[in-house]
Amino acid sequence: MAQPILETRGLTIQFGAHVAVNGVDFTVAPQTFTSIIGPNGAGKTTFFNLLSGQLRPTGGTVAMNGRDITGLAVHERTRLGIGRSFQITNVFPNLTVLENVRMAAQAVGGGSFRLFSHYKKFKHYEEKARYLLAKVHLDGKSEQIAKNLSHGDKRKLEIAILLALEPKMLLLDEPTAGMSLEEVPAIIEVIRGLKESGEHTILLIEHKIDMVLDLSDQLAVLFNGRLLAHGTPEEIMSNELVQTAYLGGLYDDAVTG
Ligand SMILES: Nc1ncnc2c1ncn2[C@@H]1O[C@H](COP(=O)(O)OP(=O)(O)OP(=O)(O)O)[C@@H](O)[C@H]1O
Repeated sequence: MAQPILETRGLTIQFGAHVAVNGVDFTVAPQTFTSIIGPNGAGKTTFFNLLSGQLRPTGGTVAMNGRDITGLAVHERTRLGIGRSFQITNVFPNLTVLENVRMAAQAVGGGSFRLFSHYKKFKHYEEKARYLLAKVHLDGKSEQIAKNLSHGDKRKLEIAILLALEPKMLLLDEPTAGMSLEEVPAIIEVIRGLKESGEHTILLIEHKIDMVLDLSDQLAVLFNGRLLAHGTPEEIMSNELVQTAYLGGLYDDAVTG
């Protein structure tokens, strides 16, 4: 395959006696959609934290486009194009939807906007924000105050804010978490749109297996911190080790262990 956009070698993090991510060798090809699945406590969010720089590994490396980024801070990885969403929404509640995204675009573009001479730039960022809001299907709600949005719409807003950072790689951590069932299809369509735009490499942590099978080119299964399997959805669904892990007693060990 082409040079991976992301590669981990022996990636490990230990908290006291507990090894939350254990010797993970993992590669992601550019412009692909990979879902990371596994039982609660398997290490999925911790793995994302190691990719985005929120956590430093106790062993192993992370490389992006062949460059070792293991020692880089979160903001440096963001600049290289790693954009990460969280399980909790992270927006300015008292600003409008448009203002939230415009400020993020502005932050990336740099500069302050106190001077009238910057009006043109301000307009540019506002247009960019409107474009991004259309991508997440929030264009009809740009003037609403963010705190008044439904949970599902807040998630869309969070994705628009993330897109303003112009990420090459999107790390989406359970984007449907806490959503009502009726809200789920809309967020799936937003994510499908991002995939079909061909502009991003996407990593998704998600428990909803239908959604994962629908969207993913590749699945990676984490189990007790180890990468149990990595392949196409068909390969993973017919993988005996995966079936045993999910269906057998190992699952309980993972939850309680
Ligand atoms: N900062 C930390 N200190 C100690 N233990 C931690 C820390 N972060 C995570 N862990 C432990 O690492 C393990 C993996 O947690 P993690 O949140 O990555 O799992 P997960 O697969 O994302 O689970 P879920 O699907 O429930 O979100 C858990 O046992 C957790 O308690």
